[in-house]
Amino acid sequence: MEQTRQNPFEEELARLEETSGIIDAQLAKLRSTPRYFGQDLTEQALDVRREQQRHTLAVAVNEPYFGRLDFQETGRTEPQPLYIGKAGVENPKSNAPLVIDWRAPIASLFYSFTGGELTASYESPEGIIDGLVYLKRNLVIRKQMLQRVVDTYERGSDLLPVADEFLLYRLGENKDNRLRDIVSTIQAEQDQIIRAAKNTALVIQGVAGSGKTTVALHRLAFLLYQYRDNVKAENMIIFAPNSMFLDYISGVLPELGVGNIQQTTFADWALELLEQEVKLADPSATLRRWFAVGPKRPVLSDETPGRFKGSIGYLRMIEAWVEAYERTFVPQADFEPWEGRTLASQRIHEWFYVEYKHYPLLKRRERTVARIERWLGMELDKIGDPKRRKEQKKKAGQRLKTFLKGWPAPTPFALYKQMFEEAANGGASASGEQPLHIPSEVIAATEPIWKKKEVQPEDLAPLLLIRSKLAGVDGGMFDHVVVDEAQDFSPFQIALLSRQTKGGSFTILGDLAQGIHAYQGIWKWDEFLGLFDSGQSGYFQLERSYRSTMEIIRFANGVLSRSGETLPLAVPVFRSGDKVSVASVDPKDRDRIIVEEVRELTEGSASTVAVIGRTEEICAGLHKLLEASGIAATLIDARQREYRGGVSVLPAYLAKGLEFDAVLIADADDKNYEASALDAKLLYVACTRALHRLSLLYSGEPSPLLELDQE
Ligand SMILES: Nc1ncnc2c1ncn2[C@@H]1O[C@H](COP(=O)(O)OP(=O)(O)OP(=O)(O)O)[C@@H](O)[C@H]1O
Repeated sequence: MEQTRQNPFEEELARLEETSGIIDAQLAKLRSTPRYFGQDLTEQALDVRREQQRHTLAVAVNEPYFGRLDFQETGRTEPQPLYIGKAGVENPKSNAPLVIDWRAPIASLFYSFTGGELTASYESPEGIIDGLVYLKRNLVIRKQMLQRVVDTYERGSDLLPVADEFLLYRLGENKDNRLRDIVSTIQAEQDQIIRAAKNTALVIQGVAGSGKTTVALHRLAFLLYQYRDNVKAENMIIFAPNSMFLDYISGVLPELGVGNIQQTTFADWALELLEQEVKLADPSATLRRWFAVGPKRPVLSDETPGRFKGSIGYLRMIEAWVEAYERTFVPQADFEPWEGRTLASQRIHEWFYVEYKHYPLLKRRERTVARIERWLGMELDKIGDPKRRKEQKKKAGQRLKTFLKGWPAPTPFALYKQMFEEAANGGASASGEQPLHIPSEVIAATEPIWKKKEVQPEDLAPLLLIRSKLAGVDGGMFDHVVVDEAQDFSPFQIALLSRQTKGGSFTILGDLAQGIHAYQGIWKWDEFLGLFDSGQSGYFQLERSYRSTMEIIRFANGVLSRSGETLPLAVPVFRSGDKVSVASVDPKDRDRIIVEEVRELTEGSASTVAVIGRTEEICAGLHKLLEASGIAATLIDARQREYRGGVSVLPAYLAKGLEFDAVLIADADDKNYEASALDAKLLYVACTRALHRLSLLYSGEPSPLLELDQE
């Protein structure tokens, strides 16, 4: 157990004892009160409130707070100590706040104040409040035991502020298989994003390890607190790159006391809305194609299928086509239930195009058909002779069936295919007005896959767009949408989501330097920013990297600067560790050395280790090698749904978003990692997964992206 000074520690011990006593007593009382299941509405409301309190106190009981700020508001005579915790707790006797929720306006001072004698201020619902900070203190409490007290600021003290000491202590810890909350050490630049106003589309460029994922999750918790009357957890959604990543981040929101937020991938979400009408083609083929080693790799352009189908141009093309399709959707023929009686097509058109024009296509069709049936019913009623009526009814039923055969209700995939085929066959649209053009590269990559009723990821947003035209938007409107690893999203996807999001409330985060899926993602943030009104969007940059040691960040920046592109480089926090090791190995010793290194790491201090290979095949070989040497390891491929921690073997392109205490990059030679932008980004991703230790091995010539002689 460590402490900076004796007195503060004793002072905090006494305070903790008092607070814990109050929370324990409150919780015991609540737990002994039975749940109410009766019909009385007042009692029901009280029961809900008690449940919420039970939940809040259960979060607070073990670690009631992590920070203290002594603040003297202007006009007051003395500073008030404010204790900041994950959940707000009141003293039931005085109703005074015992612990302040980290999301409360006043708690923002704890994060934004970084020292100095000047006036500090925060924004409260009543306006700006200012005053002086006298003390800022970090506390570590585990299971109601005070473990550490660190003062990062004391007014008038000649001690130098140690603002980063507590952060560095936190960053130096090992990580297990879950991302954790950072409420006690949120940095000022992160806090600004977390607390940004709701109805804004925030686009955040953050370097590797700058806390993007973590910040996004904390922002959701903040929005739920700050806008509790307007937003609901069930109406918030997080899009992440894959199921394994979702598993990895799944602990943070519950740690913050937040539940029920949908966490999904765009593909899973889309396939569900499409009611599994299509299947996704196996992603490994695409990954193998784009991450092939050497000259086999395809050339990237705006006509690359993923880029083309993700563009706003394609979205407009589809919309124009559907509009034209809509104009010819209703049959031109009159409906004649029997000789001598006709329902003019003009009337049918009027119902469809005028009366029901606010409904989506299929709903309009449904209503119009119901209207025809009603008309038919009335016409039949006019026939006095029951026998004749019966005959005419039978005949009319059959004729209606035939009439509707000429008016089919298409599925999203059927309509999408129809559009695509028309465009592929020369560009005439449904109405013949809108010339369409689909590049031959896109046609060649599409047709063989669709034949199997499979689609590529870039077809999902177009399918959803068509579905919304046919059946409307369902699944409700979102209160807020988070898109993580957004550099891999397309403008089409974001535009589609924005139509389903109230107030354009988005948090879009990513890193262009990690844009390894550039065949489907964006190349610059303007591609997204251009989708929103400038007054409704904001752009932030996070430059400091918290994950890795200084040595690792400097090394990774070196790789990136040899990419041939100008990409945002990371600024490390001042956390020093081992030198990055780059070693040449004789091919015949490669396997033995890899096994020895992994063994040394697992027997040492690393809880999580990644062995990163260039391709899935290489990884399969590495995995076999480790298992044969008695080292338990998980081989991660594109289908992996769970992140288990321990030793993982994986290709760099699947490592995105994850982190490991130690990373070993095998085969970092000039064949696997050429002096190209894609290889530089891949290697950068691989290097920046390491928290504490990074080593690279190569045989033959080293990759030209590596710096061999670091000081
Ligand atoms: N303020 C902070 N205090 C403590 N730890 C932090 C802070 N900010 C980030 N971290 C830690 O840094 C690591 C990286 O965070 P996170 O994964 O959210 O970053 P990222 O920007 O999404 O990274 P990447 O783009 O490389 O996947 C995590 O271990 C996180 O807990």
